[in-house]
Order: sequence, then C-alpha cells, then structure tokens
Amino acid sequence: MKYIQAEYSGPLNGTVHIPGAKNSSLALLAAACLADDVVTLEGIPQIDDIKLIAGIGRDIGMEMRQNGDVVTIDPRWIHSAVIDPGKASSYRASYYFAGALLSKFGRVTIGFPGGDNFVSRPIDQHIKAFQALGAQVQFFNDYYAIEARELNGADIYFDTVTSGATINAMLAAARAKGRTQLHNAAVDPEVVDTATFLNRLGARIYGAGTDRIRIEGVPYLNGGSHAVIPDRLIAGAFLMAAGLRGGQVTVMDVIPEHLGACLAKLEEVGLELECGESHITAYGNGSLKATRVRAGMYPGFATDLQQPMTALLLQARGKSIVTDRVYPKRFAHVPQLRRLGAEIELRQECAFIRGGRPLQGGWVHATDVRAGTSLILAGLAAEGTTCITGVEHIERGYQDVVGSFRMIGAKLSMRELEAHELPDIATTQR
Ligand SMILES: CC(=O)N[C@H]1[C@@H](OP(=O)(O)OP(=O)(O)OC[C@H]2O[C@@H](n3ccc(=O)[nH]c3=O)[C@H](O)[C@@H]2O)O[C@H](CO)[C@@H](O)[C@@H]1O
Ligand SMILES: C=C(OP(=O)(O)O)C(=O)O
Repeated sequence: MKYIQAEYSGPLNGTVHIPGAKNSSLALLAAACLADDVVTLEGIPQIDDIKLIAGIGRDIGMEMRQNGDVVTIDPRWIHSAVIDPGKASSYRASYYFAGALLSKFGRVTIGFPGGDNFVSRPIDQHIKAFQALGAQVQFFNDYYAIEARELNGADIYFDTVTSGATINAMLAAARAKGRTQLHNAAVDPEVVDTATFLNRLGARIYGAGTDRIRIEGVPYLNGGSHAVIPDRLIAGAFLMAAGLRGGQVTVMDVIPEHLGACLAKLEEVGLELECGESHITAYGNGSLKATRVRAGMYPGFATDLQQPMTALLLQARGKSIVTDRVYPKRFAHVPQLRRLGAEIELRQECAFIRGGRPLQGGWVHATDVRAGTSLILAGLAAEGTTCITGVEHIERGYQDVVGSFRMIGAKLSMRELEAHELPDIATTQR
C-alpha cells in the first residue's frame, strides 16, 4: 500500500508549472462525445480520473489516445450508451456522460456518481434539467436510465447554484431542438471552458460566465481542438505553501483572475503576491495573521481550497474560523489534522482554529483529494515525519503530487508498506 511521507521542510522556494484543470478536463472529455468528428484536447492532466474515463471510452467505442497532455478523441464509433455502473461510480463527474450521451443518442444508462463522498452530494438538479428538456428518468439499485423521444429546449431554473448541473444541462441542451435558458447558472471558469469548447465545435451557447445561459440547439457538432484551462485549485494550494514557513513560490501557466478570492485571502493573512499575465508569485515572511474563511461558489473562496487553507491557518497566530457554504460538513480533514497536534474544534459547521501551535508528525489518512492537500501542507510544517495514507484519493486529482511539491523544495516521497504493517489510524485518534 502506498503512502506519502512528508518531512519538516522549512521555507519552500521554487516554481511549479500548473497542469490543466481536473474539473474542466472531466467535463470536456465527456463533452467530446457530442462531436461528430475527431476532437483534440490539450492540457489534460495525467490523473486517475482520466484513466477511468479512458476505460469508459473503451467500453462504449469512444477511442481515446493520450500523448503527454494531449488527448485525441474519436467519437464517431460510439456504439453504446450504457456505462458500466462500477466505472461510473468510481469517480464523481461520470454524470457528464449522462448529459452528453442523452443529447447525442436520446438515451443513456449509467451508474450513480462516486468520487469524493465527503458529504451527501445530490444530483437532483441534473435530473431536473434532463426532465425539463423532455427526458424520462428511472432509478434502479446501482444505476439510472434516461430516455427522451426528443429533447426540446426549455427554461430551467436551478434551485441552487451548481457547476455540475449547469455544465450537464449545457451538454444535454447543446443538440436539443430550440432554445434552452439556464437561470441561476453557476459562473465557474469550468462552466465557461466547457461552453467555449462546445462553441468551438459549432454549438451556440451564449452568456456562460453569467447566471443566465442561453443555448440554441444545433443538429450536429464538428470536430475541433481546445486547450483546457489551468487548474486554479492546484495553483491555490501551491501558493499557500509559500506561507507555511516563509518562502517564495511561483505558479506558472495560470489565469490569475480565476484565483481572485484565494489571492485576496492570502494577502489578508500576510502573503505578498505578484501577478503577471500567466504566473503568480507568493512571498511569505513566516508570519501569518489569523482570519475568517467562508467558502462559497465561484467567484467566492473555493470549497476545494478551504482544506489547504485550514492547514495554512494552523500557522497563523490567533483564532481563525473556517466555514463552507457549499458543503457545510466538508471537514473530514479536521480530525486528521488534530492527530498532528492541531488545535481545531468543530462546532455547528464551523472549524475554530487556534493557530501558531507546533505540529508534530504522525500517521494520518486522506479521505478525499483536498483533505490530502491539507495533510501534505500540514506535514511539511510539522516537526518530524508525517505519513499520509489514502494516496488513491490524492492521485484522483493530482498529477505527480510528490514530484511537483519537490519542485519547491518540499521533502516529500512516495513509499510503500504492506497493508498489515500500517498503523490503525482510525483507532489511534489523538
Ligand atoms: C468534478 C467536479 O467538477 N467537481 C467539483 C464540482 O462538484 P459538483 O459539480 O458535484 O458540485 P456542484 O457545483 O454541483 O455543487 C454545488 C452545490 O450544489 C449542490 N447540488 C449540486 C447538484 C445537485 O443536483 N443538487 C445540489 O443540491 C451541492 O450539494 C453543493 O452544495 O463543484 C464543487 C463545488 O465547487 C467542487 O467541490 C468539486 O471539486
Ligand atoms: C471534490 C472534488 O472532486 P470530485 O468532485 O471529482 O469528487 C475535488 O476536486 O475537490
């Protein structure tokens, strides 16, 4: 069994190239099904979720060839709209195949989404959008089936702001008859990236990036190429690393405006930032101020950055408070951080942090991808050695996590132990 070993690393200095965004890539690869010719996507990260998509592609006849970060997809020979429930449930964003295959073939059978199940993550708004377009949805034990004789444009009012359902509704409506309007749509960069890609193939999607998106359905989509946006979540976590013990970290190949709320918060806690057109440098002087973080939907502070931010705030003298409006119970990293000596209390969906106390290395478990980032950052600031299990969760989202942290001087290594040699982390809570 693999685990990551982190040693106390002192100030971190260096430059990291940021790969393409996982959350965009997962949408774009499913969106490629909608095309009627070959599609090339640049900047696709080499992460486990992408390997799962390649497996699904093989099953349904969607040929996918990966050469470095360039993936070529040939959707012309898709012969099945049935996705193996086990494969669909192995990651979260399999739901995008529902929208894409429904749009192209009028039917799809697919397992329920898996991925980071840190809290309940409903898909009712995805279903509502499919139904509004004229589809019938049936639920079975481990899969659901969607069918439509014809998909017709509709007005869809989301009950909550959701990036997944906004993207899925765009996919389903791209080839529907007539006009669809999405109200209360998410404005995330990944929504805009998906719309830009589909428009490149000939779709007619207007207003992505605002809360009202208009889609004029088209009968077919061409092939084409597109470069995925950079991963703002990975970039944010690396910038935080500069604050742990002081240091200077530059993230290259980023779109600084995608990180607006994160950068503002980092400045608030005492990091100095310098932004260029496609790079950001964070300077830490080893002294941080405590603060309050309320994670929200874009352009708010990203929920996927609140866990690494919590690790950073452990180094800020005084009391910090972290809440998450997107996933109010997304605090599985907190008991693990406590194992390293962190003083954090969870009360009424708030993490109260008493920062500035020394951390001590130990064995911890990453329950999801961003919990993993949080534990890596905490491990680099803790005295001694920290061993992080749950590497499979981290590798769902991070390409060469060890190699990229080493680029900034982090003492991190991938290790292997027999499962029976691992300490029982669950029963040795501090
Ligand atoms: C693969 C992917 O892109 N994952 C990201 C995506 O997840 P995901 O697409 O699942 O998250 P959403 O943006 O859809 O969720 C936002 C909020 O809407 C709620 N909701 C969502 C759908 C639905 O049908 N009903 C409903 O109530 C969710 O519980 C949550 O409170 O956005 C999250 C929020 O930025 C990120 O943490 C994930 O990294
Ligand atoms: C929650 C995440 O991923 P997913 O939605 O794919 O589970 C994440 O990237 O932090």
